[in-house]
Amino acid sequence: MSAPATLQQRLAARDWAGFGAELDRHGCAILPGLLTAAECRDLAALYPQEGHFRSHIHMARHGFGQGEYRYFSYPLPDLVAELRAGLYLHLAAVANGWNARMAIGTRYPGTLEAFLQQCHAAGQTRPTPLLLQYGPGDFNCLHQDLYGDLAFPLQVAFLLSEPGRDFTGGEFVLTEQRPRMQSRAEVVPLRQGDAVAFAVHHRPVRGSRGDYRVNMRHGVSTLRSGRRHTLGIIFHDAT
Ligand SMILES: O=C(O)CCC(=O)C(=O)O
Ligand SMILES: [Fe+2]
Repeated sequence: MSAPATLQQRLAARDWAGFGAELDRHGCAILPGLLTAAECRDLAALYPQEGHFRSHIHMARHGFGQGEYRYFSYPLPDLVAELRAGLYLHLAAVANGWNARMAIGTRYPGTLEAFLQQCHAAGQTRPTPLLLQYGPGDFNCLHQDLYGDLAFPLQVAFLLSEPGRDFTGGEFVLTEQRPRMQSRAEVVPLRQGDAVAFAVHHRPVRGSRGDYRVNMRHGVSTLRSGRRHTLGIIFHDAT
């Protein structure tokens, strides 16, 4: 058997133009099977190892939902750091295209390292990648992961558990609030190892009179049974 592809090879093999077009059309796009089942298991197994994390949030205490999550501390585990830097390379062009269409002046540098230097200079120094854990009855309220003035407009979530086998319910949900119109919901069907990229806050939508801006939120519907883990990759650091 040939050696499994490295993460760099797996990322390089993707159709990034098609992915960018999907993000432009829908505000979200799936990267199927980016992580192996073993990588998903290994990442989820980090959850109880407190040494990897800077903080532990119980969502119910903050009115965020029910369930818990932990923000990684620096240095990030190798796989998390590689995913964050590797995905950024491909998402920066989409982010810059969105800002141009929304008449927002900010442009993002070509590498995560350069973007994080900007965050750190602005006082946003705390790492934001996180692991989430849900049990029966848990859910994640619709929200936006903004942690300061600097915000990269896209983020990525990886489903680490297998629907149907490890848990039921617990669907990833996006809503889109359109100006002077009612909101639209989208359920994103994910399998273990899939990633979904989506808008953190705003995205441009093409209308008959040019682009307009919609307000996006994401969350997770109630888990009916089992246990669900997710890896969240947010590119901006937090104050
Ligand atoms: O558990 C999920 O699928 C949602 C995770 C989330 O809110 C995030 O990655 O920012
Ligand atoms: Fe989130």
